Amino acid sequence: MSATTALVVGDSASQAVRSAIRAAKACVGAGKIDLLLIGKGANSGAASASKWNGVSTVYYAEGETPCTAESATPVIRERVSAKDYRYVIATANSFGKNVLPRLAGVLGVSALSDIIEVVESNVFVRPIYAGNALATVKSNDEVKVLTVRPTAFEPIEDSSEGLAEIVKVQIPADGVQSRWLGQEATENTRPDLTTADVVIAGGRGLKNKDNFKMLEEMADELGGAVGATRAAVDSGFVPNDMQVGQTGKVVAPQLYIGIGLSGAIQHLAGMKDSKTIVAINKDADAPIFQIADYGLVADLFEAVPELLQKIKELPKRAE
Ligand SMILES: Cc1cc2nc3c(=O)[nH]c(=O)nc-3n(C[C@H](O)[C@H](O)[C@H](O)COP(=O)(O)OP(=O)(O)OC[C@H]3O[C@@H](n4cnc5c(N)ncnc54)[C@H](O)[C@@H]3O)c2cc1C
Repeated sequence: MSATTALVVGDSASQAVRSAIRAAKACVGAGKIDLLLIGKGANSGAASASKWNGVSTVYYAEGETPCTAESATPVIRERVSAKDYRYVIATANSFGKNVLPRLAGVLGVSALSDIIEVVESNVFVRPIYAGNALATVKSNDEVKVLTVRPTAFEPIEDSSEGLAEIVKVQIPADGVQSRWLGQEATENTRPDLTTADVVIAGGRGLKNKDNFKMLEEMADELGGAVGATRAAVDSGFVPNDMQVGQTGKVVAPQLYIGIGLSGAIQHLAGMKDSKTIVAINKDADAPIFQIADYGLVADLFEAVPELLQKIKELPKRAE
């Protein structure tokens, strides 16, 4: 059997993929870690990722469009056959959740999703029941196919010891029956919600789309991202890529401020690991106060403008 090696896969050189490299390190110890980036922009992503600590080789498969699960799977499978990796790891984001179950099916192994801890080389922890319980799972598969929660692993830093080798690989043109037609991505100049240090989240209590502007302003003052509850999304206040929770994104920022949201269990599943939780709600019995480090029982339409004013008066943080 070859030395323990891991292939981390992704569609961009993002912070979340840096976290997947950290998870790979926990799996392979001193073993080798390679990275494979697939789809549009993979080439430039590979140049950035070649500076990352602990990455031996960066493979990239440049495409004219972002990849689909169908086009990405043969590229990863070919690498796994060529290099005999013991682990294939991706972030539990839309790329990883889309591609890795298909890869696991093709390799005939189980996909282990949403890993938050590597206990041993074949033992992992993952949340179940919307984060209300943690399952410790053991995998006896030859190749372990894992998606990892980026908030659970510190992003890997840049290396001071030179660049990883960069190697181009091809996306097979044959046998792929689906193709990428287009996407309507939301324009966003704020940090990525899943890796932001500060998240300002709003709920149904905001009452309409316009009132979310207060939260956007606060996020911009603090260099953060804006999130929302499903009720706020379903009411049409914000797009659904801002949803935090069991069926939305998982966040664990240094500071989470929840405004006009009750703290339903499905919302908590996506933010309860935040380091400091602040809640503003006019109902003193709202469940969010049970997990908040700081709670303010107040009408948000009075409290938020006042808080925003105070934040603006703070000395600006150095970049
Ligand atoms: C299968 C399933 C999956 C789900 N997934 C998710 C998910 O991923 N994410 C998610 O968020 N939800 C999810 N939900 C929905 C979840 O159960 C709740 O319905 C939702 O989180 C409630 O959103 P909310 O807190 O904004 O609304 P509400 O529960 O209606 O709370 C609004 C809060 O605003 C406060 N408020 C109102 N006016 C003011 C004011 N002027 N000042 C201050 N406070 C005010 C109220 O006191 C209240 O506490 C899911 C549900 C199901 C069944």
